[in-house]
Amino acid sequence: MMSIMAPAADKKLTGLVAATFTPITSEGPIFFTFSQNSEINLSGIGPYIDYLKEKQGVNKVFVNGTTGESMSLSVEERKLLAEEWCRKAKGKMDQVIVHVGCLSLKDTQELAHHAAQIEADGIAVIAPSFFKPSSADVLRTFLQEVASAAPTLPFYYYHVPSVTGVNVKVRELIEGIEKVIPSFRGIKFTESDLMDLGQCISYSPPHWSVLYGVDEQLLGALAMGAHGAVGSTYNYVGCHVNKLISAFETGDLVQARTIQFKIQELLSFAIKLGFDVGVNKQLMNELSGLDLGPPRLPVMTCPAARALAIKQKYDSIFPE
Ligand SMILES: CC(=O)N[C@H](C=O)[C@@H](O)[C@H](O)[C@H](O)CO
Ligand SMILES: CC(=O)C(=O)O
Repeated sequence: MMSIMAPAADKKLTGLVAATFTPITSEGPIFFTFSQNSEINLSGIGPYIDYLKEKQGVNKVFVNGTTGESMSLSVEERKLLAEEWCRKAKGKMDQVIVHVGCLSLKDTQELAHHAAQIEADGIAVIAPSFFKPSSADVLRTFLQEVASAAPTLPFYYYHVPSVTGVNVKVRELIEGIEKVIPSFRGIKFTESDLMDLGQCISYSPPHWSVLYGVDEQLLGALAMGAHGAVGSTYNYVGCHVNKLISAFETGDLVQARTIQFKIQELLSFAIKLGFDVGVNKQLMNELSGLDLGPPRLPVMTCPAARALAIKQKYDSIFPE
């Protein structure tokens, strides 16, 4: 059995991290775009890990996040998923980060404690978004309460104001944070504010990681000093973005831009068609050949033609 006290691997999180989709059963009647049956499908996780490793060269995952529809899952479902991701990733993935944020502090603490029990490599937490923290100080206190339920696990704040509506400057939030959260190890920064990003990076001690989450403009964040990236599109453009990062690291900005511009072309095409988690998930099904099923309501199942049109765009941008 796994023990709660097992020391968590505390290696700096860098490079590409795929924010995973949650496999859901696609059985049962589907009327129009409404799935009538929506159960998590744990058997989809093993093949998904093999695909990321072999086809995308991605060895790190961020599970039960936005892309994984965590806020539409029950606490019990999130535990089962996190456990299966950790079990199947053993010996295959370098790191599994489990997002544990919920609207309720109690549920968040329960998931944080569970992540330690299953020996996840770290936890991430979004700001609660129904009752929102009124200031950076309040948010820091909320995060401190969560971290205290899993004090041995590397802890990351997941900044995603477009979804949470919580617009605190991250630089303000992290002021002195290690004094109250000794396990604090960094930020997953999903916002286009490169000024706040830069200030976070310049404030960060060497053992923290600042990971960028707007896939459309990763290169700008790398120039600012981001240590890596967490994103939904790395599920299917990870192999190309690995090349973007290598080109950036060797100083080949022409090549890095060429790849970034291709990704921008793909995503601007997708965004014009309406690019939500449902479309993204169906695009992943089409590109990977995996069957991750439909999303769960209120996210709608993507009409097949829409995902196919984006897949065709992908094939024209990235031929072979
Ligand atoms: C709001 C959101 O979920 N952002 C994702 C990661 O944080 C990104 O990976 C986007 O899905 C991606 O940049 C496409 O817009
Ligand atoms: C992109 C990301 O980090 C998420 O889906 O949570």
